[in-house]
Amino acid sequence: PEEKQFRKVFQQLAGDDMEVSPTELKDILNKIVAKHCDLKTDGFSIESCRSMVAVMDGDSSGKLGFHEFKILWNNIKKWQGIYKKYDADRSGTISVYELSGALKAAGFQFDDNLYQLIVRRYSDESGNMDFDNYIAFMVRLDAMCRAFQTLDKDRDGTIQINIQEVKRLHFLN
Ligand SMILES: O=C(O)[C@@H](S)Cc1ccc(I)cc1
Ligand SMILES: [Ca+2]
Ligand SMILES: [Ca+2]
Ligand SMILES: [Ca+2]
Repeated sequence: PEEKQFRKVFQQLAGDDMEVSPTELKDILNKIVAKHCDLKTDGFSIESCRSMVAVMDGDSSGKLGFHEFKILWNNIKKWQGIYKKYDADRSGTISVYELSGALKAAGFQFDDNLYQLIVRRYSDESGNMDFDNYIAFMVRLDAMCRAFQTLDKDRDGTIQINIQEVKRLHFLN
């Protein structure tokens, strides 16, 4: 039932090529986020949607097929729940003080000086991260962690990586 419903939504969204392009992703995300007054955003940009498609595009089709989209969608639903839960002051954004709790809840640990870098890269001058920036960050963070796990075959927490793989990771973002 749930899957059937979801497939119908996907079909509407994907159009006749049955794949979701960055533009189609941008349109659906902005349409839905507009209905959530507790998720502040200046809008998902085409650039961040291109980046999200690139990291989720397992078969390099340049767009998101049903399964690629489903994984992204479920992740966004999970991460929006965390965003709302940790937006303690209901500002609609995640402040420096709310960020560590939200990231821990999403399964990511950072030492303090790294939080400074994250805030500088994804938050505004008052240190507040809006929803689209948060999602763009979580998608990339999750992709990097998955890439690391794939490369860390013996799961000893270290990886051997050559320049080709570095390029792939870099350009995949
Ligand atoms: O599915 C929904 O509309 C809610 S429950 C979760 C959600 C909220 C915001 C976005 I953008 C995407 C999904
Ligand atoms: Ca694809
Ligand atoms: Ca807040
Ligand atoms: Ca933004």
